[in-house]
Amino acid sequence: MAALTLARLQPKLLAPIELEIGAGELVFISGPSGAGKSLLLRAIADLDPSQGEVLIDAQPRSLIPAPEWRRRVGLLPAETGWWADQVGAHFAISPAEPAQASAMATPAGAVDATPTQGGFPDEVAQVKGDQLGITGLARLLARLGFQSDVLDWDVQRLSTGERQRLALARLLVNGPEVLLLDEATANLDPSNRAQAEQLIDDYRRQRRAAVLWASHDPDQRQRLAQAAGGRCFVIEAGRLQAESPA
Ligand SMILES: Nc1ncnc2c1ncn2[C@@H]1O[C@H](COP(=O)(O)OP(=O)(O)OP(=O)(O)O)[C@@H](O)[C@H]1O
Repeated sequence: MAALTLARLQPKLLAPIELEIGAGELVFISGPSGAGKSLLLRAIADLDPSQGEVLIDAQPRSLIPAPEWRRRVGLLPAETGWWADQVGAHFAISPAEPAQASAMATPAGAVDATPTQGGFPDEVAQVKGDQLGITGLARLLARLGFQSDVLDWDVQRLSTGERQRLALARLLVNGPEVLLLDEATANLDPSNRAQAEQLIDDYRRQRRAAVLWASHDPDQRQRLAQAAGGRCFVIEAGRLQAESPA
């Protein structure tokens, strides 16, 4: 579980921001295209320089090594990055398990896509450091509508929505304490969007992760914030302010 605090954080082009997101809290940000939503998320993730401080559970970012910070504070970018030819190469696999993706393929229907009681922790409980047991990964992929043979696929063939769902899986298997989501479901059809929303919600509640989510979709913001008791902010003229109810 982790809370996220922005203490006069000043990303490029934005006024300093004071914001506290509690452990397990969902906060949306919106704003017109070019308002600075991605800049804010990137500044929190320490991918762009910024002024001010960010704290995770009261620990200042400035005292945490950058790789550790980026593991604990996970960013799902709007445009996902892929650095290897095959999907499976982007997932860290436990050396105790077969390294080849094909060994992870399960017969059609063999993956239990039904969350167990308590759901998500079973999947992340398989994570050892940065490494993941096969069962957990297969179940996570199944919850996003994939069979395990997706790990054998060439990245080149992935549709935009497949990239988005696989990038979400890649983010969650690392077990970040805070989620920064940049248009996490923008390219998904309603059914896949609902699956992704449910997975994110399970993760937030069960891991007590602070979630900061940039979304252009007013219905999504209102629906999910209301269900989770979350808050909505908007960036306008370089300032973050509470979003007025529609
Ligand atoms: N490295 C940079 N240097 C200068 N300006 C930048 C840089 N990166 C982004 N910008 C500009 O900052 C502004 C905010 O960009 P940002 O990507 O945060 O917008 P956004 O709110 O996420 O928009 P969208 O909803 O279209 O994704 C844009 O005008 C963009 O062109």
